[in-house]
Amino acid sequence: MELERSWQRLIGLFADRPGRQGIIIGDRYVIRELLGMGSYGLTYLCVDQQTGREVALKESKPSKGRLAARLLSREADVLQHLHHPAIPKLLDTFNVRRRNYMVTEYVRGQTLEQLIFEEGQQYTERECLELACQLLSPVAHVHQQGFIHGDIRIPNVIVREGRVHLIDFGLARRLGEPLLPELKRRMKDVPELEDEPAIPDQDLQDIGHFLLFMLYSAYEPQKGSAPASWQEELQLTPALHEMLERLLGLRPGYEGGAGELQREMDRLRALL
Ligand SMILES: Nc1ncnc2c1ncn2[C@@H]1O[C@H](COP(=O)(O)OP(=O)(O)OP(=O)(O)O)[C@@H](O)[C@H]1O
Repeated sequence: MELERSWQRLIGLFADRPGRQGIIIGDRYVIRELLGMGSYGLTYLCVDQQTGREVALKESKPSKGRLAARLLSREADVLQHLHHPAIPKLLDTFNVRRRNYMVTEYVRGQTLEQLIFEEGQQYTERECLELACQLLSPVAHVHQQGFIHGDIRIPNVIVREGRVHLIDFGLARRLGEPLLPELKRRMKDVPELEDEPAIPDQDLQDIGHFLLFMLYSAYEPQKGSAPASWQEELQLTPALHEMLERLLGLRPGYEGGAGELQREMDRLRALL
């Protein structure tokens, strides 16, 4: 049994080996570099030979077969409904030898994860609110179109010239839709809430966690101090503290959804 599993892993590694620079996919997209390899897909930076433009090309992972192909076409289906300057446009979909491909605009920038953990960026309360407020514009659009993003986290937000862009719609679903078993498997930890039919509040709660991550970028622990709660460690302006508690479900939330939250953030930014 163990031998069979190791053998399957080896075959998987071979099947999923990334395409090399210069290889042409779908008779049109020339690989420049591999951007990342997730559980179900490989993402490349490519140049579109027809337009000369840089694009992001996502390929379903061959070792994950039909499931990966299905998840990628779900993601493309969602993107097809979205038209917002802070969300990469869907440009093309095709399949070659049982692999699905999805092509979107490429956003040349850095994810907030890279900015914080690789560049050592630190964000003030005001800057955190500014970025979160920007992020609420594409999030509100996703909700208006009848979906939730379902995975708002710092690696899925790219900053280019001070403007944020929301990527990775692999866990997006229609409002009211329960989490598909295959999506559940894609998630490492499924909080209980995620078992519920999709509601906008799930994205707002993620924005609460997103804000906490951003605020912690500037946190310097005192020497020898024991770890404490964020409420104790971060020493936030009271109105921001309250906003976070509302987002994280520790107080009544924002019934008016992303729009109400955006107005509240704007008001708060003016005070800081
Ligand atoms: N449109 C884009 N523009 C620029 N970079 C992108 C774009 N889409 C994806 N990337 C980058 O490609 C990498 C993988 O992308 P993505 O998160 O969509 O793939 P994934 O397979 O869902 O990954 P994971 O399982 O880690 O979430 C990430 O580093 C991301 O920053």
